[in-house]
Amino acid sequence: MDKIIVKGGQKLTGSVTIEGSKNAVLPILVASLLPEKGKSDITNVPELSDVENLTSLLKLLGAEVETGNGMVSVDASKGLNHNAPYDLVSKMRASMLVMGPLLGRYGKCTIAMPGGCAIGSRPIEQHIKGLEKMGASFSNVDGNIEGYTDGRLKGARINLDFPSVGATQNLIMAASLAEGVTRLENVAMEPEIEDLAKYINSMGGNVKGAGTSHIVIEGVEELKGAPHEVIPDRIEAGTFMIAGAITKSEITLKNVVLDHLTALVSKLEDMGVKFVEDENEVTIIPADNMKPTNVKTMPHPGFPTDMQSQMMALLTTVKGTSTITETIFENRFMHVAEFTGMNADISLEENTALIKGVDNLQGARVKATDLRAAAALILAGLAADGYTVVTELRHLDRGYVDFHEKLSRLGADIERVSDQDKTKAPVTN
Ligand SMILES: CC(=O)N[C@H]1[C@@H](OP(=O)(O)OP(=O)(O)OC[C@H]2O[C@@H](n3ccc(=O)[nH]c3=O)[C@H](O)[C@@H]2O)O[C@H](CO)[C@@H](O)[C@@H]1O
Ligand SMILES: C=C(OP(=O)(O)O)C(=O)O
Repeated sequence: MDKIIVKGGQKLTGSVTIEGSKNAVLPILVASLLPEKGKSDITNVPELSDVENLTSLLKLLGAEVETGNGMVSVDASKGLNHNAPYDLVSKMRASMLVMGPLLGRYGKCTIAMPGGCAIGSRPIEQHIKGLEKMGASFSNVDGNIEGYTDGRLKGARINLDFPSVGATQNLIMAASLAEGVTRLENVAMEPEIEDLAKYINSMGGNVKGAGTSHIVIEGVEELKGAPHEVIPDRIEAGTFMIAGAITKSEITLKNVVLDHLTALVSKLEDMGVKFVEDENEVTIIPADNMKPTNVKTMPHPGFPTDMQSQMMALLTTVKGTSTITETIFENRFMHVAEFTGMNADISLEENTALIKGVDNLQGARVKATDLRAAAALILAGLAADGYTVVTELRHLDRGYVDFHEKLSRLGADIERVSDQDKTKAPVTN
């Protein structure tokens, strides 16, 4: 098992290039199953374990997939089977999104139940209810969800109970091949939804309003594969913004869309951090005495839950009392116990964390409890006294490309070692 060892206290300097977005590329790769003709060359694809797992699923479903140099080419024109098995679905929730394309194209799908994930129970009733409105029926057979529709799905008017990102994506994909017009209300407005709609439209689809709470999709009979460049990863960018702020270092991020990060940027500005924007680059100018703040996670354009743990890492070092309220996932505070082990002062009251900034975090052995917590603990390690050892890196690898190498190139004292590597001396604080 690998671990990352960080020695805190180094200043960072220089620039880092942000990868293509994990949360945009996963639904886009799933949507590449929609066209009956042509292939899609998807570029700016990050090399992540989630992408590898998803391409394995696409291949298993019968698509021809080639990968290399930041590009994934998918050709689903030779036909697909419609069975997504447990071993792949259980690794990644985004596999649930194949329901929409398979039902849209073939009128049937069999998908293993995804199972609960550590950050919350993550049900999918919004996906199912929406697809039912479009004419699909579902049954649960031996732990699999089987979906079926007689003929094409039919356009429908659907109002989500909550602006679920995954449900919005699933329904857009299904509606793209449905008969007639689908009107989706109270949908997610994340930039990743806009990117999906842009790709579907470039394949000949007709999706209007993505990025707002009301999306109208006019179904077409057929889509044709098309090239698409994935948007930059706003969560990776946000994570490096916090790396600059927590180490009080000026660093530049390249390949960033600042408009996708307004909630985080404005919170950091309130705290005293400054940003200098230049085309698709941004330089973070840290503040010596940051102010505490209050954060509440919300659907986009609110503060992203995927930045909650990284923000918590920063707030543990900011003098005064801050709060973070998590409203999206009911169990996304598992990292609190790990931060506490690093001398952070955090108390929990229901879904709110009360954080009192300490003078010094202490390096400790900690374990990544989910993807963003992995990054957040490494960020805390950059600011802590002594060594921090972070384990359970399979979470980190789902969403960050070469995270320790990028930090190391910025000047952090950080390395990734395998337990098997006996040449490395044990770490003592
Ligand atoms: C691959 C991907 O893009 N993942 C992102 C996506 O996940 P994902 O698409 O799973 O997130 P959703 O927006 O669907 O879920 C948000 C909340 O709604 C609940 N819910 C969702 C669907 C449903 O049918 N019923 C229901 O109750 C979930 O349990 C959760 O509490 O959006 C989340 C919220 O911004 C991000 O944290 C994830 O990084
Ligand atoms: C929660 C996340 O992803 P997923 O929905 O793939 O688990 C995330 O990217 O932080």
